[in-house]
Amino acid sequence: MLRSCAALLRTPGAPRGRPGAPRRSFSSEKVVQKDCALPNPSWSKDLRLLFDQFMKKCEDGSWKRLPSYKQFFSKTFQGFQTLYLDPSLVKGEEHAQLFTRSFEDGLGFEYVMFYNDAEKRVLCFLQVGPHLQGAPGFVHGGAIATMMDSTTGTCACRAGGIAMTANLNINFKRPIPLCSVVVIDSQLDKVEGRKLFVSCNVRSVDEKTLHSEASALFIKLDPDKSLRKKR
Ligand SMILES: CCCCCCCCCC(=O)SCCNC(=O)CCNC(=O)[C@H](O)C(C)(C)COP(=O)(O)OP(=O)(O)OC[C@H]1O[C@@H](n2cnc3c(N)ncnc32)[C@H](O)[C@@H]1OP(=O)(O)O
Repeated sequence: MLRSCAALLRTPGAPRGRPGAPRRSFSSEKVVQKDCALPNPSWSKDLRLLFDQFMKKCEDGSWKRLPSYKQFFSKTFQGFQTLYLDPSLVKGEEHAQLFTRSFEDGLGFEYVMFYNDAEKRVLCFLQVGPHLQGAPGFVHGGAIATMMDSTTGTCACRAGGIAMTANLNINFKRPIPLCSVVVIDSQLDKVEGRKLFVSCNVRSVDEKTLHSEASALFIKLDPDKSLRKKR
């Protein structure tokens, strides 16, 4: 059953931690990883339609749906930790969650990404929830930037390997109405050594409105340099 934006706002949230309340111990809990890039009841008809349309395009192998989890347990992230992070400096890892997946269903970012390897392109279908408000009735610019960074970052990492954002330059052209669905289209434009240049735009589902455009520079990480140590 689909829930409207207003219905989502009426839904009581999960219990929130009080200051001073005992923290949950994660060590004894079995963590069940839910793939967040699959439909849930908060998804609107528009998001479902785009999802179904692209799942069909996955059948011939040209597009691939990218699963997405609150926590990183993938080989990629293990590689990231082993090669680039000084383990003695990592703090709060047991509580860490991917920012874009840290909201209750429907209240924040609901999205699915699809990757086309031949085109070095990632499409993100995004439904922006009511807790992402900036100007009244519209999405916060930081929330838009977050999803442009995530989409271009996914494109860079899929196409070029583990990389981090060095520069993200955004033009906000038209505001995005809260609770709407938009399409973020990103593409690897150029590779120069460790530099990956990726561009993207955010459009309405009917493609009539160009909401934002960005160009991003990602730098492939160098295994000989630790990210956490001063150099
Ligand atoms: C599959 C998983 C998908 C996950 C998607 C999530 C996406 C989210 C991505 C992020 O949000 S990452 C978080 C935000 N980014 C950061 O915190 C990165 C902070 N910056 C750094 O750690 C370092 O600056 C960085 C790793 C990006 C680069 O440091 P390095 O020491 O490896 O590179 P170096 O400084 O040697 O520069 C390499 C080249 O890039 C150039 N460069 C670096 N930063 C630049 C910059 N900002 N603008 C222009 N050029 C830049 C630099 O001039 C040089 O050019 P040349 O080779 O031609 O000399």
